[in-house]
Amino acid sequence: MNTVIEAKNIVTRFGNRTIHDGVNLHIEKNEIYGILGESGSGKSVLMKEMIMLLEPTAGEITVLGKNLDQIGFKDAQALRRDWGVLFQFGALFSSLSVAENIEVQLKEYTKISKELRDSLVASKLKMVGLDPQVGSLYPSQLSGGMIKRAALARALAMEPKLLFLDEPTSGLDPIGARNFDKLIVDLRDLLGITVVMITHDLESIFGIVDRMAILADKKVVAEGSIENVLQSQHPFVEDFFKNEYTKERFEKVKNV
Ligand SMILES: Nc1ncnc2c1ncn2[C@@H]1O[C@H](COP(=O)(O)OP(=O)(O)OP(=O)(O)O)[C@@H](O)[C@H]1O
Repeated sequence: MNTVIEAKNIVTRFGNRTIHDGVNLHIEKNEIYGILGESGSGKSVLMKEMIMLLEPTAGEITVLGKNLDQIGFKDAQALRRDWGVLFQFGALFSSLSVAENIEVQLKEYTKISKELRDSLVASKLKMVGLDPQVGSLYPSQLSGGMIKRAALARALAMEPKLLFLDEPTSGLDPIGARNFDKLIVDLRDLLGITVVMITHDLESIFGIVDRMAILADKKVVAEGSIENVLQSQHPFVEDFFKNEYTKERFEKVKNV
């Protein structure tokens, strides 16, 4: 076992509202880890805490062996280069071409030549299944699926060890969503990265997620493989996995 992220007793408060009250989870190297929970359960806040965009009120998060609570400036900068993030809706810079979007971090963090940057951009585009010509287009000229892929190429620019995805398949048509799932698995296998993704997509959950955490009641109420999580009698698990649309699938997994 090789833990790459561990959250211990995370408490998050905004004013007098408590979002997390003792969240615990651990994420292993090379797995695709899902964060599930109903709207407002604090999935995005937790992910933002893992990437140092927010600080928990209490508790400890360790990422790649660094305790974020005690991390110094230099280590924090180094760690930021170790992860790529795909925000919901892609969040590309609209005034930059796709190639310029992918280059942003390369320019910020490295001194590599324009020539090498161009070849890195081309290889990232290829990696996510986009033609090289897409590099010269602007985000407004792309379809929803292409925006996700371009944003993924940007997240991969610094060759991260960790990839954070916030609802990667939302807004995609069913075929586009499954193709995107396949891409995530292929990249994980090819690059040996660990993927943390917030998702509501049952196909992704049953199809590509190795382990997951269910956030409810301000805590992780179930963690593990789909088989483990389905053992839980928590109302969220019951509603989410054992409703009329998912029951058949649930029964199949249960009977394996
Ligand atoms: N910076 C902030 N300041 C104050 N409240 C916040 C802040 N960020 C998030 N919240 C609140 O924390 C709660 C959890 O938000 P979060 O975005 O993590 O939910 P979520 O589980 O990701 O939901 P969804 O599935 O709808 O995206 C919400 O009630 C939100 O309003």
